[in-house]
Amino acid sequence: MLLSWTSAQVRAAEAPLLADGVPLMQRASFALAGAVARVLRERRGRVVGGSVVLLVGPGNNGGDALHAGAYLRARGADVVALAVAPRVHDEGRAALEAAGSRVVVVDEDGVAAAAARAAGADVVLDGILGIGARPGGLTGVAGALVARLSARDDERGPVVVAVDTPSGIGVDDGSATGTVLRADRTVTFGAAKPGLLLPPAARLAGELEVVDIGLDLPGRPAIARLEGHDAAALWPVPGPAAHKYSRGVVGVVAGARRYPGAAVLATSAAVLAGVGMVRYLGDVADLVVARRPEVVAGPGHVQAWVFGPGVSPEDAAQRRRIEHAFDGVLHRAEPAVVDAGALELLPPRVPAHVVLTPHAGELARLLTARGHRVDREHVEAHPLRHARLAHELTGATVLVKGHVTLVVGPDGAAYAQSDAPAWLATAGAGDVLAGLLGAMLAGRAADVADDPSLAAALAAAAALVHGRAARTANPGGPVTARAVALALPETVAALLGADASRPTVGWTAGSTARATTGPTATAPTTGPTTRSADGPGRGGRMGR
Ligand SMILES: NC(=O)C1=CN([C@@H]2O[C@H](COP(=O)(O)OP(=O)(O)OC[C@H]3O[C@@H](n4cnc5c(N)ncnc54)[C@H](O)[C@@H]3O)[C@@H](O)[C@H]2O)[C@@H](O)CC1
Ligand SMILES: Nc1ncnc2c1ncn2[C@@H]1O[C@H](COP(=O)(O)OP(=O)(O)O)[C@@H](O)[C@H]1O
Ligand SMILES: [K+]
Repeated sequence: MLLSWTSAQVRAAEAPLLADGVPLMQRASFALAGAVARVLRERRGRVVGGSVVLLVGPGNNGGDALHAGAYLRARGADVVALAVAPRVHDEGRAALEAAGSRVVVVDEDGVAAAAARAAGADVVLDGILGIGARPGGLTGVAGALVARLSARDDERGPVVVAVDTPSGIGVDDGSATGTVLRADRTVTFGAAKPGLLLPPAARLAGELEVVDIGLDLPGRPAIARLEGHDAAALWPVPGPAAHKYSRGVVGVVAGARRYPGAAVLATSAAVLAGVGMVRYLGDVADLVVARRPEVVAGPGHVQAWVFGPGVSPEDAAQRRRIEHAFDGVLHRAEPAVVDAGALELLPPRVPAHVVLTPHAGELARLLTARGHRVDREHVEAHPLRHARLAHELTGATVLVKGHVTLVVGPDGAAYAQSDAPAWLATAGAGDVLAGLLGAMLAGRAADVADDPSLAAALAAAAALVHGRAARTANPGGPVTARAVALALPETVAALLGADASRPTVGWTAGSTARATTGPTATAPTTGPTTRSADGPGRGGRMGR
């Protein structure tokens, strides 16, 4: 699991080490130089002669960039620092100059030339602002320079490596207003920061690399991202004594004569995700059973529900079925997915074993109906804030769909999953997610009844599997919702095969795991201790 901590938590963890004279900046900048050296080797075969432009702001973030520049200069790279503030980190500047490179202060008249210089480099290191940034984007010379650079040619332009965070994002809230330089890669220190995982800023961070600088981060992480082994540990795997009822029965109230496809997709996804039985309630049972003969039409005992795909709240029969089924949800602790048309039928307060699955527009409608007037654009700009508000107002676990899918549960738990290709943004994909999550909740209904906060972890795992299924269905190309559902068995098998033996997870306090060999107080010689966000053990872990 990739965990993130707020800038205040990171600063608090740094403070005692800095007081003891631990050279955190040297650790950070040495690892950063290693990351840039790898980019240079990938791009041009070697570090020697590679051109690196440092964009340097007024604080320690600029200090990191300058020190990294000094290491790179010592390894033969051609390094120049463009200072976008009148003063930069003194020791960093001295280190860079001692290594034989220059710091050029950019003023308003020099912006065009500086941007041209940066655009011609192999690598641009964005060290303008880090965790000290006030949200709202870059202004002044930095803003003007970055605005020009942002028009870069992705194919031939420089690789942009962000130092700790892309400069100017909302480090703690993931906001991305104003001018921000989109990075191809972000090398972040101590732990990931929430803004690197949260939409909309997450898409400006590129590939994420977390560098262990030895911080001990106690307390609750701010935002988590599940990885494959986490989802595998959450998956309801049947034991040898399993039978169809013990594996879970999911009841699906979906579809209408006008929208029959949603019922087919939601039930198909539930069947293909591997639940014990799927019951369908609605007006298009003939079609559902014709497409999925495994589905049982009509009422009966269930462990979990899916309400809403293809349901219009004006449809009196479906409305009655959902209202009736909510009885079991509220009084027998049956978990439920509440999607699409059923969102308007949600009772005033529900327990956290109810998972709402709106997209941004549906979330805006739900909040507006409960007295908080917002529009879709506003929700998209601040999805975490609005997901939290929906959780507070309803009591439900809230999953907000999008490029990054957010899940908010009780006790501040929040997950940000970024597993899906943009090809998944296609009609019916949400119906598949609802059916898939319903199957998972049915398979683990007893555990969810014991600990409703598990619903949030299961919802995040469903988003992960959904995104991976889209990639499995057609790697790198368009997918249909039906193809995503059909790819579920293979996706789950791959997940369990590759990852089932890894440790289990949940939402509790955690601390960063240490790399075994960190850079030392003396000049590091053995290489940086970095962990990629795609590699094992990064960032920290949680126990359940
Ligand atoms: N404390 C330490 O020794 C360590 C710090 N580290 C680095 O230090 C960074 C944090 O350094 P700082 O606390 O100096 O903060 P930053 O370097 O992020 O920036 C702070 C400076 O930028 C100005 N500023 C903030 N928002 C602005 C805006 N929107 N427009 C223009 N100017 C703005 C502030 O007034 C302040 O002068 C981390 O992100 C990390 O890169 C790492 O080297 C690890 C160790
Ligand atoms: N840009 C994107 N990148 C990746 N996934 C996306 C993107 N936009 C939407 N999605 C995913 O596509 C699905 C769309 O669901 P939804 O909007 O409910 O569609 P429908 O109601 O037609 O089924 C969601 O799972 C969402 O997370
Ligand atoms: K930065």
